[in-house]
Amino acid sequence: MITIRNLSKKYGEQVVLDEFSHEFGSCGITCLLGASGSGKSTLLNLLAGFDREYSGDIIVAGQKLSALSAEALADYRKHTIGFIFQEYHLLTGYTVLENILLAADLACSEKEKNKEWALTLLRRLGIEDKANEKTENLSGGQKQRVAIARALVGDPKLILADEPTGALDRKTANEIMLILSEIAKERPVVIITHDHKICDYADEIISIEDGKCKIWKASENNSDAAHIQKCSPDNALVSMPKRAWHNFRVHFKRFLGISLAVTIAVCAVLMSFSSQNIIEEKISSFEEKNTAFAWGQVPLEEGTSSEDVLSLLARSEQVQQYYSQYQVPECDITFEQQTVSIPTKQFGSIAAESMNIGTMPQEGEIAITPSLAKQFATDIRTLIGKEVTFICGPFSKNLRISGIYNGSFDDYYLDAETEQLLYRTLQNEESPISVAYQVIGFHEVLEVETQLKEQGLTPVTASEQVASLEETFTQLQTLFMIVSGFIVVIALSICVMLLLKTTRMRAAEMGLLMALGYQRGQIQQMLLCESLFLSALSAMTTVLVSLLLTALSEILPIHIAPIQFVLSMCGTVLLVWITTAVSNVKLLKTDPAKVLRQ
Ligand SMILES: Nc1ncnc2c1ncn2[C@@H]1O[C@H](COP(=O)(O)OP(=O)(O)OP(=O)(O)O)[C@@H](O)[C@H]1O
Repeated sequence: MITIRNLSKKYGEQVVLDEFSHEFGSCGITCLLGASGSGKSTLLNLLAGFDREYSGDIIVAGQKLSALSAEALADYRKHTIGFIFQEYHLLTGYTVLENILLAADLACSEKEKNKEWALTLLRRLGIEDKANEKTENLSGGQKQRVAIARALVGDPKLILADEPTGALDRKTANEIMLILSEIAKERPVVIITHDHKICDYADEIISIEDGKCKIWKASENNSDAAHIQKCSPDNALVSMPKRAWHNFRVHFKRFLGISLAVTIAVCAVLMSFSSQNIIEEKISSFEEKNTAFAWGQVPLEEGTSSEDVLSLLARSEQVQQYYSQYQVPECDITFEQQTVSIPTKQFGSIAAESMNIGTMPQEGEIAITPSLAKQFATDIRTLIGKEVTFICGPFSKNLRISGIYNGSFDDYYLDAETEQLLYRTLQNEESPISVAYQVIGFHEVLEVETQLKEQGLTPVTASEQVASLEETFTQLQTLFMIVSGFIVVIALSICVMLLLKTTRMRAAEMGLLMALGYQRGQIQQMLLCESLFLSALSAMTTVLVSLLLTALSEILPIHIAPIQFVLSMCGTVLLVWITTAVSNVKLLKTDPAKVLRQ
């Protein structure tokens, strides 16, 4: 059944097994004894085909292990070997029957027959009533019985058991050994143990010391016992997507936790973009309402010609309009039946004025001072939007009151177009007294002011207010970015922690699947399907949270553009794929021998 010829195994310079040769019987219990670190697990791993770096030959059931490909080795574990571990390695969240069928369905495609056979084994092991119980609810002895049933269900030719009674009390250990003795009547059972009492059940004992193996009890039972084939092995197609779906349901809480963490991270980025949107919207609405901030005025002092200033402004790309300003003769403003005369005046810089109510005048509008407004109405607020008639010599126009600005005497401001039309109508022959200009956006005010100052001019602008406003906006944006970044870091850390924990927890599960004979390709397919389900769940949670945020946009400073919505979905899926890919690659590299010993 098992032939070992001149087997030597080294780790670096350390010789763990030295020229070991032995012929195992076709049935009976073989105990591997030896001090800790003597090489018992190494020998078991070599028999299981986990470790292929050795010299010599291992031939099990006619198969030379060193000649088998990775796929053939998985098949070898599936059909030839049954594993029993000290720590049972049952999947939590799964029932007893599901744990057993995990191995059975891989070996044989007849589902009903597999179930019947699993129940027969459970009956034989005295725990049939626990078939639908979750494994975490079982006692140690019951768990080990389930592990034995799982090892037997594929009807393996050889059972390898790593300290199967190590975690059990004496009475339960004896019960398990009686079961293993029963099993050993049909096939060889190789058991690692530290417990000499267990050796009472052994047909032979191999003790390992300093790399040398000694046989203490020769196997007397080498005859081929009747080998009952419970299930005809075939290349059963286990549905890995189905298994992934099952796993997904079992680990749903953990997956949901990861999804929520990813969603929070993505939504934090979304909120940061959205806050950027809001701030930009606020800035442009501020610009729309406070058009005066985009204006400047250059008083023409002696020696400064308006042509020079105009040509200077014409060369600046930041300036969108400019014109010369002249003295304005006395004019009349009429509201309903009330007319007020305003003496000769010259327009100052509109940027230097501050609004009391409403806004500075846009096309076809006029802004007036409170003292002028009070002559038209007791409640000056009611005047906003009302029409007045403005008459100045031959110039006459109906204008809407856009706002009331803070001025101490009767005065007014016209919009730039009306003001220029007034100068053209009056056909002023005097020289201009100032030049007014408007920059494209109020951020440009400072730059144009600097350009003019460099030419020795003294423009009047609202540059100080603009600078302090810009600083406030920048600080607000930075604050939003920092808070969002902070949330992203925390959410991503939670996500990575959960994934690392899941990866660590699932390493034993992957090792078990490999030990049961699942191919790496099958496990990879299962993990990919799980990532797919996790992505779908994360995308769903992101949609839900985004919709919730949109619904809360009335009370929260959030405005999510459709493109940002789509990007957040894609971001979620991408993030899940990246993180799970890292975790999956790690899981696929699992060394079954190592994790199952932990
Ligand atoms: N992957 C490895 N790399 C290097 N050395 C290893 C490796 N695995 C095992 N060893 C070494 O080989 C020797 C035998 O280890 P093995 O695990 O087979 O001992 P053991 O008899 O099963 O011990 P225990 O009863 O404590 O489990 C030990 O000295 C161990 O440190």
